[in-house]
Amino acid sequence: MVLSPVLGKLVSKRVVLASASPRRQEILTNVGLRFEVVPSWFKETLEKSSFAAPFEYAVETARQKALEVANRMHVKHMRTPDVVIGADTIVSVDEQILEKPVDKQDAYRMLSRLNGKEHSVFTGVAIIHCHSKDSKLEMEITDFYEETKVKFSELSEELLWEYIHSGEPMDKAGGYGIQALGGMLVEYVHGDFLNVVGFPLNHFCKKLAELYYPPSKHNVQHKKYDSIPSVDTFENLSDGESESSNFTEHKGASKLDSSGKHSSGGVYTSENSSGVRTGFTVPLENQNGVSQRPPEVPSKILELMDGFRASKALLVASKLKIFDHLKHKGPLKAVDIANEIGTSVCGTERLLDACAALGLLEKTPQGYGNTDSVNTFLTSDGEYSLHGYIIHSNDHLWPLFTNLESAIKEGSRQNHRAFGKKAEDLFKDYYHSQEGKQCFMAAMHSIARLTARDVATAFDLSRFKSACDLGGCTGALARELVQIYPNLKVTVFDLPEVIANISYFQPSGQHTAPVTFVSGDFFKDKLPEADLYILSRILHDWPDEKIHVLLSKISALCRPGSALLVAETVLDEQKTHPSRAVLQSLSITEGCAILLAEMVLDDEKKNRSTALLQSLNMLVQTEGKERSGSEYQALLEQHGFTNVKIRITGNLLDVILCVKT
Ligand SMILES: O=c1[nH]cc([C@@H]2O[C@H](COP(=O)(O)OP(=O)(O)OP(=O)(O)O)[C@@H](O)[C@H]2O)c(=O)[nH]1
Repeated sequence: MVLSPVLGKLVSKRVVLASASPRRQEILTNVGLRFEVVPSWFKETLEKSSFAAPFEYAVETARQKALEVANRMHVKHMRTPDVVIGADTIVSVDEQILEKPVDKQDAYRMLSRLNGKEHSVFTGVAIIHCHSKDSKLEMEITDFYEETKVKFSELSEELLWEYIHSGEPMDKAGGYGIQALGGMLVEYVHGDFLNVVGFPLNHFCKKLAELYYPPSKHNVQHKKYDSIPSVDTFENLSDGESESSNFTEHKGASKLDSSGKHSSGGVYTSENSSGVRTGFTVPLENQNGVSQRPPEVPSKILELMDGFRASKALLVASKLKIFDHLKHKGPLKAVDIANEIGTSVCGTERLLDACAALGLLEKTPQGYGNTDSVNTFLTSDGEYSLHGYIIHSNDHLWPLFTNLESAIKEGSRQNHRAFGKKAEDLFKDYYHSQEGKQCFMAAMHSIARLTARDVATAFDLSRFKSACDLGGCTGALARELVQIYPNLKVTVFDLPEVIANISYFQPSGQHTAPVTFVSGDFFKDKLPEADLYILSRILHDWPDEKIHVLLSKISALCRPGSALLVAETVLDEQKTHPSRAVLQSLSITEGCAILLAEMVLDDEKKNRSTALLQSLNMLVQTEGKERSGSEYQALLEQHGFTNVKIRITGNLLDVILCVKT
């Protein structure tokens, strides 16, 4: 293939497309380029009036998009890419720059401006070559732009509004997509069509050719500043040109440090579509000679700032059962999914693209498909599906968390604000409707399925003959216990409204040793007798006063040698993270035998924030909280439980075993 030597230069490189635009991804995928997509977080807010020409704005925005990604990947992931590609498409008409419309009125304003006239579409592109030297990021940046002229026919108001209502204009520069319905608005196109769609592929390939095969002196036939080889030059390229086949610094590339500053100062050049260099100055210093470049925002902060968007995208995609549809029918195009689930095409496409950018979906020319972990954890029928918990998060926790500020100010749960009703107790709230009950049970079931094995095996429980799982809900932990300890008889004790609904969660087909279900309220009713009591994710729901009621009831039933197993997320003493040192000193001073799972630092940090965010979660919805090892120990010892052992599992739940003496 004529172009393959050029793109072939990128084969062995880690190429990153710093763009969320599905069109750019498709254009580059279609020519066989392999790349990762890391959408840029750069906000397109450069002051337009500070640029002498529209293309300068597009080029600078493309540069900033690519620089942001290169820096973020280097700093955050220590995964320095080899090449980062950024692009920005704008429409220019009557000396105005049009970007993507913010709403339908804005789309109308844009399309009315374009109506019956010729306008220019500019796409600025930045190609950054990155190198990590002594863990510092060094970059060489090449940029260019392409201009295409497009003329719209005279269009009626009715047609414009019909087009706007199709939803197509919303994520497109100038408010139209020439590749789809918008093509019907267009009378002519002069120049590169793909440039209008979002990526000037032809100019990009020429630029790569120039970078990887710089013309030797004897075959330069172009005018002084035009170093772009003509297309037929590609045909003469071969990988045999080893001397010049790697990227070499050339006059079109400027060296940058990791902040994106040019080592040569603030002047850089850019090439227009005919290869003529134009220069302009980026003001780098204010009058006092102090750098005006703002400090770089750490990527962690940006990630947290926008984290709720990613969560909500995941929750909504699950709620709409997008992952289920893709599991059974994928890969599917956005329009097919939208038809299946009855949503807008434009909104669905954006959600799917966001999910692809978040690594949840794979996007190929055939459409969108689930990744393996989505099939395992996010589809509703998977054995270890988190779907139940995700729906609970979307329908209950999200509205509660939006009232976090009030919860912090008032120190109490926010059901009344989130759902407009007086807070009763936690479970009465969840169980007031059949739907609420099933949703909450599904949520608890999904967490129990994922943690049951680690909870059941944290300690050797084979000496016990009977166990009672108080608040054991669907029996997921109970079933794991009877499988691991065949001599153990397990009773699940839970509210009558829970027990009435367990059949939906019983495994079908496979034979498991029986689990007994008994209904009752563990605060009020008589508890079944057992030599091992289990409280999994129960104590964190309640304040100390209520815990004392429950523990004294259990304690009164226990004979010497009976035991209590508690499964919770255990915080360290400073409530920062499960720390080895703290837990080990506890083991000496308090007689706890503590065995710690080996956790890599990253996991430890993740567990730490998960546990502490879970504590906030308890604040917004319950009267309870997450507690530290010594807090649990103190509660348990007050009721005659001793020999408190804590196991940090590395899973969502840690396990505490204590014995009644
Ligand atoms: O005819 C068409 N014209 C333009 C487009 C699409 O419009 C957008 C332009 O927006 P931008 O360059 O800012 O890119 P984004 O989509 O926001 O992605 P980034 O992450 O790169 O900022 C672009 O998607 C074009 O493809 C079109 O589809 N048809």
